[in-house]
Amino acid sequence: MKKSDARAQQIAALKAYPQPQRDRETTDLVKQLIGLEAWHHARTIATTVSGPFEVATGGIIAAAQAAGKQVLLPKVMPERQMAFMPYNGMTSLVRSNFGLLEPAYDEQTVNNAPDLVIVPGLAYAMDTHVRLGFGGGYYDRFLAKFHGVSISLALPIQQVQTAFWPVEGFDMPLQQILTIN
Ligand SMILES: Nc1nc2c(c(=O)[nH]1)N(C=O)[C@@H](CNc1ccc(C(=O)N[C@@H](CCC(=O)O)C(=O)O)cc1)CN2
Ligand SMILES: Nc1ncnc2c1ncn2[C@@H]1O[C@H](COP(=O)(O)OP(=O)(O)OP(=O)(O)O)[C@@H](O)[C@H]1O
Repeated sequence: MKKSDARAQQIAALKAYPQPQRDRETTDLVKQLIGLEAWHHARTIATTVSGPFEVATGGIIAAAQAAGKQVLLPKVMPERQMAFMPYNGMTSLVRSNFGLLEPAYDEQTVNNAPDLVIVPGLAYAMDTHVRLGFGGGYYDRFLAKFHGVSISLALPIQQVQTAFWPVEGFDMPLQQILTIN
């Protein structure tokens, strides 16, 4: 299956996923995340502001803040780069052309070296740890130069044994994928 078709299929499945089940599973995944050594050791955590059908990141942001960790969020930059900016509350976020909420860019506070990055995605292959994203290649570019810990949270419909989309040389495997037991 073409990558674009795989994306469309996953987006449709995520949109159709029942909300109560999604909420329960998201809570479970966040609980797993905050039990990890990597979470405890991380002082700075990069995540995203989730869109309507993505795994909700609100619980991650709240847990990080409650634990005194700095939350970093991506701002999309030219040439498919991301700048990770400290999160200062929902009111400081701006909607991008793509429809995602983003922090404003400030060169004084960019931090592209978080201790832990929570990587968003549409599907994850359990055998090779590759992911299917939205197609911008933002995280592949970022992870190619990243030295910290990378983790994704996968709902059951995002979890596949083997990639059913073409995997390419630039696709960066994740260190860890959390799933519902
Ligand atoms: N919540 C959330 N934030 C995120 C991501 C994500 O997956 N989820 N990203 C994960 O990467 C980055 C943003 N990803 C993006 C991916 C595609 C396009 C985009 O403009 N797509 C165009 C066409 C692309 C093209 O022409 O090649 C479009 O679909 O209209 C924008 C942002 C950073 N923030
Ligand atoms: N390290 C890289 N250097 C240059 N180009 C890259 C790199 N990684 C990915 N790309 C380019 O980005 C494009 C999109 O990649 P891909 O389809 O894997 O995105 P994705 O992982 O689904 O998206 P995202 O990471 O934004 O969620 C590809 O066409 C590829 O050419």
